[in-house]
Amino acid sequence: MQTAPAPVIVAIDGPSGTGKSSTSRAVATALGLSYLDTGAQYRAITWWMLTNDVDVNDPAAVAAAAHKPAIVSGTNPAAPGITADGVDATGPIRTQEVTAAVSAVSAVPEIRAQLTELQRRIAVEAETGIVVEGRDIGTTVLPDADLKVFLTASPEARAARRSGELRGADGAAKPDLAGTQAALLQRDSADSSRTTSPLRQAGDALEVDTTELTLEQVVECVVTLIREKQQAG
Ligand SMILES: Nc1ncnc2c1ncn2[C@@H]1O[C@H](COP(=O)(O)OP(=O)(O)OP(=O)(O)O)[C@@H](O)[C@H]1O
Ligand SMILES: Nc1ccn([C@@H]2O[C@H](COP(=O)(O)O)[C@@H](O)[C@H]2O)c(=O)n1
Repeated sequence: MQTAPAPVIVAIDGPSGTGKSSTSRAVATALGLSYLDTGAQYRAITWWMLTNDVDVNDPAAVAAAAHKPAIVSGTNPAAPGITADGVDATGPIRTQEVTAAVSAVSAVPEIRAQLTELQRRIAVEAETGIVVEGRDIGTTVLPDADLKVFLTASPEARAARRSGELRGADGAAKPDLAGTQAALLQRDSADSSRTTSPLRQAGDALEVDTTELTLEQVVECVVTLIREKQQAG
């Protein structure tokens, strides 16, 4: 009798705009795995704070409200929605207002403790395995992941990708590339310099520089790495 393969846990981390979400979703789809966007969870809790008049620049106020919203994440890579207190936040979490506030909220230790516990629970429950993406998955959330990948790309490439995305979203004129790049780097700097669980490459993570790669090439590379790990046992 054939036994089912053990669930595989994949951690994908990296700075903003390096392709974590696109790659993780495509890899999960290709291999029939679940998918978890932890950035969406930090965005959802930030959106809830903004909507409920919590001062996101007051760490004590954010900490006091950390346990209040119930965050529920979809793990289907084809449609990974998210709700905060039962309200669909999938669209609102992508606004500029949330993007500008999320690093301050995610730096608060009580917020990180809350979401880290939730992320571990979701990963354990994934029947066939899961691809989890974020900033501290390989270092803190899932240090025993079967495979850890750290995606990078030049700031220029990341800004160009993002500005194309922003233009496509609302049909507006091409946004200022320099401004987009500065905003990306500012968020990376805040995420890398916080005290609790900063953005960092795990010692045993494989770095994949995506600057000169198409999305398809990155996906193929990660799928190959996972298959190699599975074959190695
Ligand atoms: N290798 C690639 N080549 C070209 N474009 C890419 C590549 N990877 C991702 N993209 C595009 O770059 C943009 C950003 O990708 P994505 O949202 O997956 O990055 P991210 O690392 O998850 O970003 P963030 O951390 O800010 O959420 C998207 O428009 C995506 O389609
Ligand atoms: N594991 C994580 C994931 C995300 N964050 C914070 O959320 C912000 C938004 O993430 P996106 O991937 O949706 O851009 C990010 O800038 C971090 O502040 C985190 O701290 N840890």
